[in-house]
Amino acid sequence: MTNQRTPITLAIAGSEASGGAGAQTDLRTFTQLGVFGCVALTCIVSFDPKQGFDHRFVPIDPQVLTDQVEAAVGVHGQVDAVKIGMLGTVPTIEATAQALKQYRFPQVVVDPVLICKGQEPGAALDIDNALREQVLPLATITTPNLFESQVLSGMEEITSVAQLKDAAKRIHDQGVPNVLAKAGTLLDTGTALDVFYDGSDLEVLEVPAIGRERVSGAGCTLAAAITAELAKGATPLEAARTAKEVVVSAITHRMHGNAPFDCVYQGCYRQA
Ligand SMILES: Nc1ncnc2c1ncn2[C@@H]1O[C@H](COP(=O)(O)OP(=O)(O)O)[C@@H](O)[C@H]1O
Ligand SMILES: Cc1ncc(COP(=O)(O)O)c(C=O)c1O
Repeated sequence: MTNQRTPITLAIAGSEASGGAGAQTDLRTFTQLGVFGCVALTCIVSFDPKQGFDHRFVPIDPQVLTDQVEAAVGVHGQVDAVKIGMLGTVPTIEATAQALKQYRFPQVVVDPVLICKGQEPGAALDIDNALREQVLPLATITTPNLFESQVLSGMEEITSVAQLKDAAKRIHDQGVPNVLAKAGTLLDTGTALDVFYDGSDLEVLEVPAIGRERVSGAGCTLAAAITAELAKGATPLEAARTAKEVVVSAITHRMHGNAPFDCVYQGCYRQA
């Protein structure tokens, strides 16, 4: 028994009731990596089995979000790392940015979940802009997927590793110290490939792909694992490497249900 303090992580994220993505996934990942997880909910997503498992989306009142962050910080005194997941509305983005400025958390991981299927398309551009202007500048690291990398870098297309590297650099140049731009399997390399860039190191992180189907919650797991590792003192690149291992395990042990997509399960991951 040591009396070393257990690191504390906070997910500012949405609930996805089936447990495959969002805050539920974040908490499981935190536990698996030995940190104590808290959640401030931003929204509630309920897949609709009557409508092809479409997303039903309900935002949480921004003041309630602010109160939850206050509660987590108030109880623990110190939060070592924060993960920002789905925010979903401009007022939620504003409340999140305000909380980040107020508490100045030592590590902030931003998974820029730009769109949610249940939202009006018109809202998407406002959300992109608000996230880019208000939350991204406060990030230690951001983890955009291929689509999000395209939007945030302003590139017309990303169809090669060279372009993904370029996107990571462009996002970094907007003031984000560390970028992990994820292609996953989408560049047809036969691997799950992401690019890490911190202003000097430009590394391709690549593992053999497990299947070809998209698995729900992979992005949440990756960002939550990075958050946990940063809270434990890893560098961003070390955290990203470990997070890829966690995702591989979570996809390998994925859950099959009635939805047309599987979802990740982190419970079998054992850290070396
Ligand atoms: N089939 C796969 N096998 C192994 N890793 C994968 C696979 N698909 C995606 N990944 C990894 O999962 C993480 C999340 O990627 P991605 O699915 O692109 O994110 P998002 O959920 O944000 O769209 C990345 O590290 C990516 O490389
Ligand atoms: C609440 C919530 N957060 C985040 C996501 C994104 O999940 P993924 O890790 O699959 O990108 C989803 C997707 O359904 C969600 O419902």
